[in-house]
Amino acid sequence: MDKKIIAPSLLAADFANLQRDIEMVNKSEADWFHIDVMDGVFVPNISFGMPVLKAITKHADKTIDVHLMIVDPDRYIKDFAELGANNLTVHYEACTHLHRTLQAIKAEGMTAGVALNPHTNIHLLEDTINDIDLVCVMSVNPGYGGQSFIENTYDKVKALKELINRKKAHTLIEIDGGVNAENAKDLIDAGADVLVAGSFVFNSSNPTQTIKELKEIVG
Ligand SMILES: O=C(CO)[C@H](O)[C@H](O)COP(=O)(O)O
Repeated sequence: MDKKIIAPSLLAADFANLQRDIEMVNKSEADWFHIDVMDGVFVPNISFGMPVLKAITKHADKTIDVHLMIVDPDRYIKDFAELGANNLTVHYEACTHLHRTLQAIKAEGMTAGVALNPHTNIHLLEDTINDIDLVCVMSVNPGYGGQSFIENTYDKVKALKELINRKKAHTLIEIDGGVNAENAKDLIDAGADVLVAGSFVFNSSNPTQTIKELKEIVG
């Protein structure tokens, strides 16, 4: 895949001015919206539930990439399809029957992603990689924005890329956590296709310009 994707994470948006921030992303060079759903069980934080997600998807007019950091995600697959999610990512660590979950996501017309916590080895996807549209490599421990990037991510991305190529899969590699202008190019060079950026975008003085800067860096 040639086109590299920048996906601002709304977790870092200003919720007092959410519609303004969504419109900013709509008009920017960003490719996707990244939406983190946290349940306070799988991760030690709660983000937003269905009413807020409904308000977000009403205004967001780019590809909607939903990252579920929740236990038992199968319960909500249909709800996210109805909300307009284009990609639905579940955590490897939260799925007892990962293959079944992936099929259920696709049956609802979405692409299916699998996120890996920093401690989870990419080789656990050997038997499912051809069924996965996107692997989200967590480069922080999930739960909070604004954390420091884990350097081991580069080796992990390279190993995952090798697995994807060896299996002749068409899986995108997404990086989530601590992405900024300093590591973006190295991540793309390691094999990443999609960069999620929260704090780096929304905490900057000019988020539109920051998105543009990331796009220019990744090419
Ligand atoms: O999934 C996440 C944390 O669990 C977020 O997407 C992450 O918050 C990205 O934000 P930042 O760029 O601030 O690290």
